[in-house]
Amino acid sequence: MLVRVHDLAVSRGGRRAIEGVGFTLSAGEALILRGPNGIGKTTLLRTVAGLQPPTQGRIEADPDAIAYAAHADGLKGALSVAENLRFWRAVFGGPPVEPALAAMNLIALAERPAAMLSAGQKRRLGLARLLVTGRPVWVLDEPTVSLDAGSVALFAGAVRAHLAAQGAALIATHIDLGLPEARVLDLGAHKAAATAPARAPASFDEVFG
Ligand SMILES: Nc1ncnc2c1ncn2[C@@H]1O[C@H](COP(=O)(O)OP(=O)(O)OP(=O)(O)O)[C@@H](O)[C@H]1O
Repeated sequence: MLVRVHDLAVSRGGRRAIEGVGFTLSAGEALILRGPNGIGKTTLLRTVAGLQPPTQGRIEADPDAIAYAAHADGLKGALSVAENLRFWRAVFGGPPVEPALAAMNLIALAERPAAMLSAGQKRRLGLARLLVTGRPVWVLDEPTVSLDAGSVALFAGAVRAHLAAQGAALIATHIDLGLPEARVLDLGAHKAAATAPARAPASFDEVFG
């Protein structure tokens, strides 16, 4: 078992968003999180990735097993595509960058500074980063935003290869990724009952951060 989540509740801006969430993720498995805007998918993923504490419940996972890819791609604009991947590979100690470049169709763009990439190309580089982390659990927040249909298919192929190599993936998405083997967890059923804020409203910075 790579991830076990038990009776989890998460909060954002001092308000409980979702509660009573439980699931497991084993090697070779993908779980897709669905639910309307604002239900708490991002908050749940951040909590599983260890970026914020749970409000209630338990997460059993090795933090060093998780690679988290969020909305912001976190690219270094002055570095080329290949240099970005080499940088992350050096940080994580994962596999070589060439297969990652190939998997996300980035070979022709390898020497281009990341700052000059289109939105979809940046997203492909952000996803190629997952491959050079060498980490088994991918936690992905809307990974296909800005991707064209061909790139969505590339991404689905990369996820499938990752699962075949005993990896796992937890993915929040609104679109059909073309991964029929993935289980689906609808968070709509876990919306927290409305409660008063647990503390003063979030600061301006937090709301827009
Ligand atoms: N920085 C913040 N400060 C205060 N409240 C926040 C903050 N970020 C998100 N929220 C609120 O927390 C709730 C859960 O947000 P979250 O981003 O987890 O939802 P989501 O399901 O990922 O939505 P989407 O599908 O739009 O990406 C929302 O009601 C949102 O308005």
